[in-house]
Amino acid sequence: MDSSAGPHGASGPNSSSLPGNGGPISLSSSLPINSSSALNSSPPHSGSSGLTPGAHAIAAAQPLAAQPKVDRSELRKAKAISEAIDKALRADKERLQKERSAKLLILGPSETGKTTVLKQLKLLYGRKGLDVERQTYRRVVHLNAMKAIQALSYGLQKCNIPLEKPENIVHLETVMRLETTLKRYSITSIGFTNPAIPRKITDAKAETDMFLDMVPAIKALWADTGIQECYRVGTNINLQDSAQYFLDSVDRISEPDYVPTDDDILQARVRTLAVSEHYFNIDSVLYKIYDVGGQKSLRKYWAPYFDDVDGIIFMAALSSFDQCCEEDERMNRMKECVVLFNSIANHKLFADTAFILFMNKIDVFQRKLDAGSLVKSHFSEYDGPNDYATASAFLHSRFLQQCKDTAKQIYTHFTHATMQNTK
Ligand SMILES: Nc1nc2c(ncn2[C@@H]2O[C@H](COP(=O)(O)OP(=O)(O)OP(=O)(O)O)[C@@H](O)[C@H]2O)c(=O)[nH]1
Ligand SMILES: [Mg+2]
Repeated sequence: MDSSAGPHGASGPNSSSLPGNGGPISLSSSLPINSSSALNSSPPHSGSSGLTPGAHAIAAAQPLAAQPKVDRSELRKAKAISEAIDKALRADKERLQKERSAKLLILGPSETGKTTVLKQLKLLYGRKGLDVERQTYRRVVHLNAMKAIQALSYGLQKCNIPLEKPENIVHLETVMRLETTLKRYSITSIGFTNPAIPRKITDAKAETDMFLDMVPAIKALWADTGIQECYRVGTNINLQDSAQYFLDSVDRISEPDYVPTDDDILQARVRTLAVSEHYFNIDSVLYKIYDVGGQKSLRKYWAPYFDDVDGIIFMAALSSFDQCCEEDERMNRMKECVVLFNSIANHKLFADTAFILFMNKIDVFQRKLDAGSLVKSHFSEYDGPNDYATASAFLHSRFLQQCKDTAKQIYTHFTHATMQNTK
């Protein structure tokens, strides 16, 4: 996972350093978190008399034989003192826990790579959890491959590109006939359920059988130069970024004993439908990390998590400069992302929150520039050359300009979130 960083420093906005090649992202070094004291350092309490733990301590200090007849006012006083001690102990424990933990939110529009960053963290710090989910990803991979070829098939019509081999029309029809079935098999968040959001019914065996039936059609279509042309020029055909990766791997992923690799998991696309909570212990600090669904209709679920946030990772896809929003075809994706960044960066609850901005999908961005997609066609105010360094700096500045507090630190990383880290 490439990254480069630079604070949007106290000297004013836009002072971030520009894209380059940095090391792997270290959350603990990116955030101002104190890690000097221990978690759960208060001793456990026990007892069944109804007295508070503090009262137990006081009672234990009184020699039994010397206790006079019960004086109710003295008892009340002792109880009040014990409660005060307990309150102080609790506050101290909470303070210690807070010092040793950090709450992070990963925010941003849909498909910017929020869940992918989380998967990277799991690969680095919670591999066990990912291994438990590995088999589930088999279905996701199969669905992703089917959806990719389907999007390209529809894209062919949208872009008015003919098939190279007319005999492939039969495969095109097979793929398109499966549209409603595929919709039914959409997978929602892996490993997390929010009772407020119904999960779609899924059937792993049916999905795999359907995929295996489709393999000949997928292979024939993907080899057709008409489909390849559609892949190259179709920017608004709703194609996931992992399309090529999975379509190139059809032989491997259709093996009977196929088990998804780490790369497959990073590339697999599962739309997040709710807010999911994850825990990571990194350098003795407990990170509570929240991954949210980025679709517009799901942003109403974010607000309840806005209290006591230590840091925000805001994800933007650099490659989205020439795409429109899924929910509104008239809206440019990156412009919509900038508007969202404005509302988050200037939110009153985040006045003292550390901010990390990930300008993600640099690989796709580079590929688009190489293929001739012009930044100027979507941002008319841009008059620089259509190269990576200048164009990415320009797009980055669109974000930094949004911060009303010019002293706010915004640490930027230019990332390729599907690239594996070597720790
Ligand atoms: N090529 C490339 N693909 C990426 C990159 N980052 C993420 N992806 C892919 O983009 C797709 C979407 O990524 P997700 O992490 O699911 O996006 P998200 O922001 O969680 O989306 P929602 O859950 O809908 O909010 C996945 O197929 C990822 O593998 C990247 O840097 N480069
Ligand atoms: Mg997600």
